[in-house]
Amino acid sequence: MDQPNFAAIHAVGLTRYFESKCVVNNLDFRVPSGKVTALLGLNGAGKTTTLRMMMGLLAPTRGTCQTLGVDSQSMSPEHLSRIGYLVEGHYLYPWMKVTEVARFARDGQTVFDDRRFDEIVHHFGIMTSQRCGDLSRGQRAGVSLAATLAADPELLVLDDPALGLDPVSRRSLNETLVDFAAQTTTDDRPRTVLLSTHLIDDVERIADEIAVMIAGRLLIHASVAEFQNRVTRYAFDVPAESENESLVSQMQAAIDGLVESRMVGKHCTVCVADAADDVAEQLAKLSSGSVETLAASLDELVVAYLSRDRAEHSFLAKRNGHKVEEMSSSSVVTNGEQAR
Ligand SMILES: Nc1ncnc2c1ncn2[C@@H]1O[C@H](COP(=O)(O)OP(=O)(O)OP(=O)(O)O)[C@@H](O)[C@H]1O
Repeated sequence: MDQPNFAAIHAVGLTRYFESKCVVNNLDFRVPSGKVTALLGLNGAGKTTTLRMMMGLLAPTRGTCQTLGVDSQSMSPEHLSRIGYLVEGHYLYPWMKVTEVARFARDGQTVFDDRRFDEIVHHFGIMTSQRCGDLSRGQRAGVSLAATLAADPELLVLDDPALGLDPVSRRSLNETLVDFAAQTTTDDRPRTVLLSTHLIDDVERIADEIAVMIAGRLLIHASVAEFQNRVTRYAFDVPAESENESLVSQMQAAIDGLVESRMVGKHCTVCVADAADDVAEQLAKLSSGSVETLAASLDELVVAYLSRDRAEHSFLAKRNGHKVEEMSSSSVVTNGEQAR
């Protein structure tokens, strides 16, 4: 049995260049066993490249990654059979019937649960007699997911699985993932899910933890609840006579942990991480008015980070009392996990 704090994936200094461009930059990342972790980031942030290195499909330029305790670059077929990896796009042979997909997927797997395959396929409203070429994008996602989950993976890695799916297919996908992650494997190991996505609303429903990549670096890794608890939004009206730009500069100088400030006309909202007790007071002084503390959704908070105007602020590094010169994941992912 695994230790409770085992990291299902443990990347250390993972770095990848394409020619002279650094796409993944010195990533330290522990994906905790038994949890659902969502990897977020704008287009081109380096999520797919990271996942491909974790799956042993791409060699890192520097750094290492242990995937289920083995170097990702030297995983045996037996080890790989403990891992399910679903790539973007859900490619299936159009001429295959859904039953043939199951037969094809079963080949070479030590375990293949036909009942699970059928249940998931039905959950997506698909008949097994249908040809893949006749399926919608959401249904193709369902078949791909069914074939992957039927092999009973201990670690499931999904690259943007909800890309282009309608709300009903997305709900089926989310329900299937939550249900799958809640069960242990047939040999009683906890299941781990790592998925990259742009759909932050879904993340709130299915993920225990979020990790945010910006320009190849890991900026945040925290539980969803902790992230929400530690970032606060404030709103206030700016006096007509004050200059927006000068107010923003003053806030940047005065407010420690400022993630983002947005002015729409004379209305300002700001996001602050690990806000000091007197932030509302400071903002009130700067704006010479009253300041409201807002309840913010995960979506609003993550988007604030993704579009933030102070790139040097790193979320959890501050908690540990470190002065952060540039974003670094090394002090971010703690949570007490130990690599096996
Ligand atoms: N094989 C490659 N050769 C050259 N550049 C590449 C290659 N693969 C990816 N890149 C570049 O690396 C950067 C990161 O790409 P990646 O696909 O990892 O980002 P992503 O975060 O998954 O993006 P998205 O959310 O759009 O899927 C992009 O600028 C991309 O063009």
